Amino acid sequence: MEDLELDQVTQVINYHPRFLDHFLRTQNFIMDGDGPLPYDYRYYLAIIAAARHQCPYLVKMYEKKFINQGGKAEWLNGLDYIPSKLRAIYDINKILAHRPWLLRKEHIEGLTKGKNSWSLSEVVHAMVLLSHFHSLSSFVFSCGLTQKLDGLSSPKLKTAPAILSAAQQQLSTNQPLPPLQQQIPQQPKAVLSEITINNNNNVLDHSNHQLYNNNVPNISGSPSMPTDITTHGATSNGVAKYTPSGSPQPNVPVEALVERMKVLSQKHDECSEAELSNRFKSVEMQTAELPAAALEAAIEVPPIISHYIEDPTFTYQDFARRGAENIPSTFRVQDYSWDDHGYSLVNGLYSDVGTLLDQKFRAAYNLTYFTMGGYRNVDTSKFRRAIWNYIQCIYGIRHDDYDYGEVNQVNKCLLDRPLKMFIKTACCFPERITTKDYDSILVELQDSEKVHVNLMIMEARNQAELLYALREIMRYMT
Ligand SMILES: CC(C)C[C@H](N)C(=O)O
Repeated sequence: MEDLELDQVTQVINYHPRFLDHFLRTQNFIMDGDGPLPYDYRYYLAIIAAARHQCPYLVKMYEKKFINQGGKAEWLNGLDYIPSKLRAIYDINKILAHRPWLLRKEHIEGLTKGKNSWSLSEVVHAMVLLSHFHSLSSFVFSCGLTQKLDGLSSPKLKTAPAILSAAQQQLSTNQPLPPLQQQIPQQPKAVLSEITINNNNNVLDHSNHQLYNNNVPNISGSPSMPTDITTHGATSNGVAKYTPSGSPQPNVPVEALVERMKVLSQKHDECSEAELSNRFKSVEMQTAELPAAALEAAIEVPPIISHYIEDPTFTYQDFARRGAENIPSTFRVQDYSWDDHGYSLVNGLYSDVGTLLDQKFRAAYNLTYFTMGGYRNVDTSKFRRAIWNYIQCIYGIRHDDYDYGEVNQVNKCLLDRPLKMFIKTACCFPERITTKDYDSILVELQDSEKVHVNLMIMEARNQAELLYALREIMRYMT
């Protein structure tokens, strides 16, 4: 059963088999391969990481795995029932998930000193796991994947999200399976019928809603996620408490995007270092104003995972507020980058993982089919780079050689507002993603292309967290 559930995520990622290969290699290694942490710790870290983002889908999946590999059932009663050593890393889980810029070398020092202390290799293993599952929670929500859980979803919602059924169809028909994929068991239809659209902990009556076109794979490019439910934002009395997609915003047509990418790759805007820095700041500032952040309505934590969460009100904070608290807000990649620093530090402390992560990040960053909606032979690198850098900008990370004008400037920008809102919500408040949000972005693109965007969100976010984590480890070591 558990493997089949994992398969739901796997099958959606399998829209992009080249990436899936790297994803599974990494995930299998950090969960089951050689490494400093004991297995029960690894699985428990997956649970508390997913719980930080209120992702019952992953929490339940990893509870089962935790038990299957011999974990003590008592730990599943919550944070008060785990060994003090494991408990001691909770603060790092919380900070990494929501405000990684607050991490200090003192946090690491605190863990590695005294009774029940952690070795540095164990800390690195834990950080790799935590960031993996924070990011995977973003992916699960952004693709609308979840499972039917008692008290969490309407029993009437019993069909698979269209992107999953489309992915399945692709798997079972024309898609030649890569070697790794052949090892994955096919999922019986009965299990698929258990999957529901994620709808947080609100039970709504959807009987009047046409939810989604379950059996037809979407290959025409029209959006196929449910269009007329607002489950995430609605309370049980139907009052919306969170509507990130509030006023309708125009999408930039793909035709215009393709044209903009062409123009951008032909001419280079010569501009000063100060101007580049200003452009970064203005993207950050504008991001802070997007509604995903403005609403800090108390989100009710689903009771079935609340025992894994401490301090639920600690959430993402925008650049504007970070500035007010006098926190040095920009992380400059020229000072600490994955390629030059992070990669070798991880490899040194937890062998082989740096290489696996590196290949996974590259696979996500470079993945392309040279298509965009109905267009073929398009160089999409400008668009993909804009997405990647925008995600990291949300976490205050600046790529010094990048012109953030490509993200923001009027009539030139590659990311329109609905897409920026979606990205920000998926990264920072994934549990609030609505199907409306999914539908409002990139309406001319195929589902596989939207999943591609979601993969980039997952990986760019994963890397952002690791950059902060590893920089502090480096500071602690020197
Ligand atoms: C995210 C997508 C627009 C990516 C595009 N389909 C490509 O092949 O590069």
